[in-house]
Amino acid sequence: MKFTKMHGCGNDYVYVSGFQETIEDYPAMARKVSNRNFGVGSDGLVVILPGTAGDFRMRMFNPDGSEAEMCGNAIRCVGKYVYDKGMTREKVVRVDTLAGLKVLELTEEDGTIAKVRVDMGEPVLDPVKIPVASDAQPVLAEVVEASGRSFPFTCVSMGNPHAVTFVEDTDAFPVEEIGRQVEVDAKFPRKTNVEFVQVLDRETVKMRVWERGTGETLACGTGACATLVACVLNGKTERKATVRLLGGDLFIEWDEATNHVFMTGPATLVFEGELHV
Ligand SMILES: N[C@@H](CCC[C@H](N)C(=O)O)C(=O)O
Repeated sequence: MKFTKMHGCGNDYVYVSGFQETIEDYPAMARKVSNRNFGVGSDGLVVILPGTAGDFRMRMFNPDGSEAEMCGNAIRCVGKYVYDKGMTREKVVRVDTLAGLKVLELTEEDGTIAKVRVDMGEPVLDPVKIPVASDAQPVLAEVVEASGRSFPFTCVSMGNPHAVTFVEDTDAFPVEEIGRQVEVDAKFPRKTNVEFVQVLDRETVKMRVWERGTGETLACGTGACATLVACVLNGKTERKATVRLLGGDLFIEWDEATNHVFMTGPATLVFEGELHV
């Protein structure tokens, strides 16, 4: 099976063209390719397929085999993939996802796509739709207990669920210990991604993420969007801010007029390969 390894801010996936390859069992393939000892090694599997409403369709699977509705870092790489491989000549590309149609604007540098801006759509703040068991709307401080401590979470869906909490120092925070427990807390019926955020100033935050179905990753695009929305809802930043992740920076805007969130960041090719399946 031919594949391409790409990353967005260090959030790395194995990309497979569904135009050329047939995968019979997506969850099993995701578990296989993601394994960093026995597979290619990645934060999951992304399959690029023909679109229905859009030009293309993206399906994304976590290393545990679960399918996510949306992946911000992957969708930027899908834009790079389809343009650099000549599957489109357009610099505006529409991609179907389980979280709806997303529109990508591609920026070329030295003959390849280096940067992508994505219209991520409207954040979902209704607790039933996120989903999270809470009576509040928006959910600004839903308390979850982990390791004997109480953490107030602001909950946002960007198509997939996110729970954001503010901490003093992300570098020192026990992300794995707390994230692992919050991900599977009974308040989150479809589990949740968990973001730990340190506000540096009104236009810059640091964030570390524990991803549903994956563990800690170097970056999460939907998580960066949920973080900015949580920051604005809690009066901590402006509507445009840089989110500093372990693997790089994403620029996020929450447009007041349209209520849409926009994410701008890099898309990077690592290598191409062939996997014996
Ligand atoms: N890293 C991604 C999100 C991937 C899916 C997530 N683990 C989930 O299950 O919702 C991103 O960049 O958005």
